[in-house]
Amino acid sequence: MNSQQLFGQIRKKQSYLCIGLDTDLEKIPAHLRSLHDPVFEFNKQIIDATHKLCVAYKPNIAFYEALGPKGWESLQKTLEYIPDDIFTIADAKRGDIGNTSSLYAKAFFEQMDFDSVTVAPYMGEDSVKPFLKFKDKWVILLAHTSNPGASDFQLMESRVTGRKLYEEVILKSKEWGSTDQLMYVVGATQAEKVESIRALVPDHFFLVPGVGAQGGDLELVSKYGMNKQCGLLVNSARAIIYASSGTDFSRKAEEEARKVNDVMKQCLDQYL
Ligand SMILES: O=c1ccn([C@@H]2O[C@H](COP(=O)(O)O)[C@@H](O)[C@H]2O)c(=O)[nH]1
Repeated sequence: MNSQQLFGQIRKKQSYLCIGLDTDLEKIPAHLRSLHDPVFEFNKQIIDATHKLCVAYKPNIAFYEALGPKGWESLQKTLEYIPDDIFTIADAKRGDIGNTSSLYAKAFFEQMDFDSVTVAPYMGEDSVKPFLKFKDKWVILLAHTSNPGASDFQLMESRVTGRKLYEEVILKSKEWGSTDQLMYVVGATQAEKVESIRALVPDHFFLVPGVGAQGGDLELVSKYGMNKQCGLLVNSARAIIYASSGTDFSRKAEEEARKVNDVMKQCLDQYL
C-alpha cells in the first residue's frame, strides 16, 4: 500500500486510527484462556469488532515472541485474518548490521507479509537500508518516542549543529527512502513537539503512539501533525483492546474505538 492508497483509506473511513494488538495472555478475558489459541481468538474478535473503524493494526511483536513458537503461530494467523485493505505494522523495533537487517526484513516482509516494520535508527544507514529494498514495504523509523526515557538520548543537542538527536535522525534518514517507504514514530505524549517535527518532514506519514493509556493528546497531535494527506496513523492499544475484561470485551473495544474515531472525524474536518 502506498501513501496515496493509505490516504484513500483514511478518507473513506474518516479515520486514521491504528489499533495496537498488544495481546497479553494475562489480560485477556478469562473465558478465552482455555481455548486452543486464546491470543488469536481474542485478536479475531477485536478485529471483527473494530475493522471498520481503523486503517491499521499494529501487533507489538514482543507480546507474541514471549510465547515462543505458539506466539508466532498466533501472530501469523492474526496477520492473515486482518482484511487486505488495512495497513499492517510489525512493531518489532529491529535494526542490526546489514546482513542481519536483511534477514529481519525477510522475516517480516517475506515469511510474514506485513506492510511495514518499526526500525531503530541507532546503528545507522547500513542497518536501515536493507529494509528499504523490499517493494511496496515500509520502514517506520523511531524518531521521537513517547516514553519518559525518550529524553535520555533523543533530546541531546549536537555541539556542531545545535540540533537534537531525533532531529538529526530525521534529517539524515529522509534521504534514504521516499515518502512511500519511510514513516517516523513520533510520540503523542509531547504533542507540542509534533509541529516542529512536521516542519522537518512535511510530506511523511507519522506513526503516533501514546494516546489512550499513555495520556497523549489526540486533538493537539492532529492539529500540529496533520498534512495534506493526513499524514498520521495514531495508535492506541490498551485503552481499546482492554476496555473490558469481561465477555463484552469486543463490544467495549468497538465503543472505545468509535470514541477515538469521533474525535478523528472532527480533526479531519478541521485540519485537513
Ligand atoms: O514511542 C513509542 C514507540 C512504540 N510504542 C508502542 O506503541 C504501543 C502503545 O501502546 P498503548 O497501550 O496504547 O500505550 C506499544 O506497543 C508500545 O510498545 C510506544 O508506546 N511508544
